[in-house]
Amino acid sequence: MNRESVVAKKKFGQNFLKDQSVLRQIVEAMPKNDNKIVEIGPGLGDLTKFLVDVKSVEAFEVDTDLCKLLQSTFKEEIATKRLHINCGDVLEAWQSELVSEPYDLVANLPYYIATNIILKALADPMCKNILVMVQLEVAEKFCASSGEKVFGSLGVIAQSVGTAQIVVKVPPTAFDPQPKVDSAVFLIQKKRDRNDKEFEDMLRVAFSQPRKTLVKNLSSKYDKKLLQEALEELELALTIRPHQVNTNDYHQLYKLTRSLDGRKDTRGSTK
Ligand SMILES: C[S@@+](CC[C@H](N)C(=O)[O-])C[C@H]1O[C@@H](n2cnc3c(N)ncnc32)[C@H](O)[C@@H]1O
Repeated sequence: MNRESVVAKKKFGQNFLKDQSVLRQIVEAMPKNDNKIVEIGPGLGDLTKFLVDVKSVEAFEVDTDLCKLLQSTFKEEIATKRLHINCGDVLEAWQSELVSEPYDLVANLPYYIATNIILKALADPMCKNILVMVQLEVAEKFCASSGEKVFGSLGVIAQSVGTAQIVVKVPPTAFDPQPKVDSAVFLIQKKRDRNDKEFEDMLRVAFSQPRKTLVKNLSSKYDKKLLQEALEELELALTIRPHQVNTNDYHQLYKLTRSLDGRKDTRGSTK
């Protein structure tokens, strides 16, 4: 098989990035450090070509046809250990750490599992930075600030582990075949790992009905009166909507709700 005869497989989210200027912008946005690069879904190897020029790359590709093609395209880089290709589903290979040394994830991700991959990378202690192309809507959620309509649990999680910013927005014409949606490359620079499941459970409830008030949403999990006391302590209006609360206040609220939980139990036992 040669690259001209490859037919993109929809089931693997194959939209190959053809625009050379976007490929260059991805490489230019890479944080300068000694970390290894992990690329998920190298596809035809267009981004890989740029990456192996800069650093050594560990790649994960699910499509066995593309794996064979990559193995013949990158014979030399594989022989000199500049590139290692793992053939198979990255999600199956991913235990708590995807590789055993510090790495930056750089990829044009398959959109059908992009959010899942990013959340796993945020929790992976070996992953230090994430520079990925995803659907624009998803990038905007991770990079949103409080007050913006799209600010939700993904934005709070990203801000809790580090900083997130859009690098470049990319139109469908940059790909072959063209996706139906706009895309964007964005960068998360991690300062710590995502590791607080209970905090994220609270966020899920807080944003369960984004147009309702925060109190209304959280009262399905916490005593409403105690919740109101917590909001007053944080000087947050009782009418505040979930997207209007900032990340720091979500962490404060989480601490308070945990202590409130104790008080709720105490109140309950005296009834
Ligand atoms: C959007 S394409 C990007 C291809 C290439 N990096 C580019 O920029 O042109 C996504 C790639 O991810 C691969 N892929 C999809 N699901 C995967 C999975 N579960 N594990 C590893 N690779 C996967 C696809 O086969 C495809 O090569």
